[in-house]
Amino acid sequence: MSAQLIDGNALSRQLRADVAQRAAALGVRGITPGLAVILVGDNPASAVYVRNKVKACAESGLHSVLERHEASMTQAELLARIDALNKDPSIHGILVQLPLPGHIDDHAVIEAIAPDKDVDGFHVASAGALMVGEQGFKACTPYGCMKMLESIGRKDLRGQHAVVIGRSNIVGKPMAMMLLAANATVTVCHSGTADLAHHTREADIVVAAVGKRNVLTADMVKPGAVVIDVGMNRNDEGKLCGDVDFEAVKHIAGWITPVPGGVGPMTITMLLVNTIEAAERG
Ligand SMILES: Nc1nc(=O)c2c([nH]1)NC[C@@H]1CN(c3ccc(C(=O)N[C@@H](CCC(=O)O)C(=O)O)cc3)C=[N+]21
Repeated sequence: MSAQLIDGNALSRQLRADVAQRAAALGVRGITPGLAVILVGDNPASAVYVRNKVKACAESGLHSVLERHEASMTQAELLARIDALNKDPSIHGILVQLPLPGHIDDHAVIEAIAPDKDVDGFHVASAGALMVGEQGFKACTPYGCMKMLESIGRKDLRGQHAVVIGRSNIVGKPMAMMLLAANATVTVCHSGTADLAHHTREADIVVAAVGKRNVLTADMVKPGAVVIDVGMNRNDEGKLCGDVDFEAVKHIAGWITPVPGGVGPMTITMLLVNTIEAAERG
């Protein structure tokens, strides 16, 4: 292995210590930062993720309220809950776990969250703020990727070519905007890209956010490049793996993020950061 690991667990520990300090400082002023997490239905993966978020809150001194609802909950009922949480002064952040059951329109639900409590950064107001460089909550996964780059000294990306694979609203698109804001030259590749390897081979930084194993293989990586793996997939043995062929790419890349222990914990960390920020803004 020639690449160095970017350890999402270690970086999370550092950043969460800062969150805990800020939570304590708010406590002195009589404010307890509060996150509401809404889970609809019984998707087992969602239940695990949500439990991890609640646990992370507790460890950093944030108050969290987990609301579990039956899969049969109507959209109107969910919107009424969001309205109540929007008005609840003890709640600074609201997260509705995705995916939602098919009869509920994700978009309508996300847009119902007050932008100043949108700690996921999924609201159009948050996406728009990122696009035009105004203050707003940044989507947690790409925000975490930027912190990982910063942690290896890549804060100003002037002169560097970043290739993002994937164009989702929650990762690919905001990732491209954050890289652009950091002065990178950005290429966004997706299912309609003719020759993916042609682009990735030119990249100083590759972010793989497709949700499919082995999207990025060793022959597609420039020696020394930084490889960030956003994927969360299961291999044939049921083991968690990313979008990158880690075992081969680690010999070519200069830096690489593991799965698990990479972007996943950083996503939760940035949720805590956004929540503390929401509470500080008051
Ligand atoms: N409104 C909303 N916001 C989200 O941020 C959101 C969501 N819905 N729906 C689902 C995805 C997925 N997601 C993960 C977060 C952390 C890990 C994580 O911590 N992963 C660990 C491993 C966990 C395991 O072992 O399964 C790791 O990579 O080391 C994974 C996945 C947040 N999501």
